[in-house]
Amino acid sequence: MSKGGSREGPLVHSTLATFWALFRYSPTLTIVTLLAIRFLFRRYVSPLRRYPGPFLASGTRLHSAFLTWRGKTHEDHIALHRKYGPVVRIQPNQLSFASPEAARQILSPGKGFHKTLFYWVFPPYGNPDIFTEVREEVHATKKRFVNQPYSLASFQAMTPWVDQTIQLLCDKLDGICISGTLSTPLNLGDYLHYFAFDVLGQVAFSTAFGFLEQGKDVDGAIKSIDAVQVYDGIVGQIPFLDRFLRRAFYWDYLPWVTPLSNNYITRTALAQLAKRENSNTKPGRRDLLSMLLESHEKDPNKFDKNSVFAVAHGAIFAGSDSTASTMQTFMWNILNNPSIYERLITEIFDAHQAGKLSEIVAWDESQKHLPYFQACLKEAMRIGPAVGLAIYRKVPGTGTEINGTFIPCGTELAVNAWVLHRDQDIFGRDADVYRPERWLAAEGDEKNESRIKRMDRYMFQFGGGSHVCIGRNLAILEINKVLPQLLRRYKFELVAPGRPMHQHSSFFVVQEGLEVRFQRR
Ligand code: HEM
Repeated sequence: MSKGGSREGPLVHSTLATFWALFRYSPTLTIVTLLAIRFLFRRYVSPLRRYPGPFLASGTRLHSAFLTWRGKTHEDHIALHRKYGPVVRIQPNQLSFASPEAARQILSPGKGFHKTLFYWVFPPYGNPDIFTEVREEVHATKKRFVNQPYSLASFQAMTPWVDQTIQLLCDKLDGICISGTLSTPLNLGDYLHYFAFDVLGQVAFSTAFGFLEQGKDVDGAIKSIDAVQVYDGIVGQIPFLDRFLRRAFYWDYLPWVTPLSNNYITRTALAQLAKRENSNTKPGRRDLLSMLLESHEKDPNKFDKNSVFAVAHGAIFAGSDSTASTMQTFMWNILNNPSIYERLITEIFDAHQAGKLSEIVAWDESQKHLPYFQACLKEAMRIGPAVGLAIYRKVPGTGTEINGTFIPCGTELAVNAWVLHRDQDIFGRDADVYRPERWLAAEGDEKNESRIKRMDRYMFQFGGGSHVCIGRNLAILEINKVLPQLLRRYKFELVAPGRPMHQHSSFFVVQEGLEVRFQRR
């Protein structure tokens, strides 16, 4: 033992003795003192101490848990960056970046920035899906098996089931509006939500969940998924707590808890899997589940049955609120801007009258013949991306340099698309405004074309790198079909123009209040 060591012995001993005496005198005071010391240590001794941010955030993760609980992180993170600058310390060991260039670096594949334990909190436990898997090598293996089922070609092959769901949505809306007059107020947001869920039911399990058919949130499934998401978002800020909460053996026995396995979506998915396992006949069509089962058969050890279920089931969770939120943002913004709405409707009708749109709009027709629609959609995904919380990665190895400064190994990095998409250098000085025209360039206008290419490079609505949204092909396909279809078929009016939707983000931005009156054109 060194000389220093021999002096430390009595010092440690007397410090412990002091704490023991204090503890015996007042346990509460001792715990408060220890927490205060821990707070001050994190705030002032950490290498991140030079970064600005809220006082509480620098010493405790309860601050970001509180912000997530409030459900306004999409606004709070913008406000934090406007107050403190491009890099903000939002947790003792976490920095948020506002620069789109920094975000590209953090998300780019092969640089070793892996997902943090935030994702570990999201179910299912024991067998994470593509989204929740935090072990990068395992994620890469699983992804090899799911790439083909998730390809654009696979989803295109499922177009008839998307069309069938669009038809069902239109039938429902037709039934609500009386011909020639505007309907009574309808929560269109709910119907877009039901649509997104039913498409996923068809695509993943060849079964509509019945939300549209029944015109309601069957068995409170959507509500309960949103509640699970609130838990994930908040506890994800302090992941170890999950061990004492949802992962604890007593959790499912608590009177106010409905086990996730009892959710209507999960029950339906399990029933479909059981049906496939118990019958020798394959379903008449190839859905996500059957393609994943084919992947499993190729290498049952590397991609087992539990993974098949986790991935197919995970698609519903990852793809429903996200797609619904994007469609709601689009509708709210175009309906709130009469000149944009007019221009969009004119474009759709011109294309329709020129015979360029099928009876149910095809996604490539929409891409080719509706450039203003594409601009409106892109702008909706820019101004109101569906993920309202940050996405998180960890600094690898010996540390890294971002934005010209060194960040130590193990630091968590956060990027929020709501912040990134308001960068005025990339998106223009009016980046806070919904203006689809920023995405348009006249033919041969090279200057504007390269400006648009640059904006495209810095869009993060689907994340980026090796974890870029794997379901984006499906989302883009269905949105490109259903929205022009609705706009061509109905005339919409907001019940309360200018009234913002209520937005709550614990991961996805869940929105309420897209109330419209509408009639058949
Ligand atoms: C407009 C709709 C959608 C948006 C805006 C969206 C957004 C995102 C974002 C931002 C990520 C990255 C999250 C992160 O890195 O932390 C992500 C990942 C993911 N999304 Fe989507 N998503 C959408 C639709 C879908 C759909 C329809 C599906 C499934 C069919 C899906 C499945 C997934 C999966 C599995 C991941 C994890 C990918 C990985 O980590 O490798 N998403 N999504």
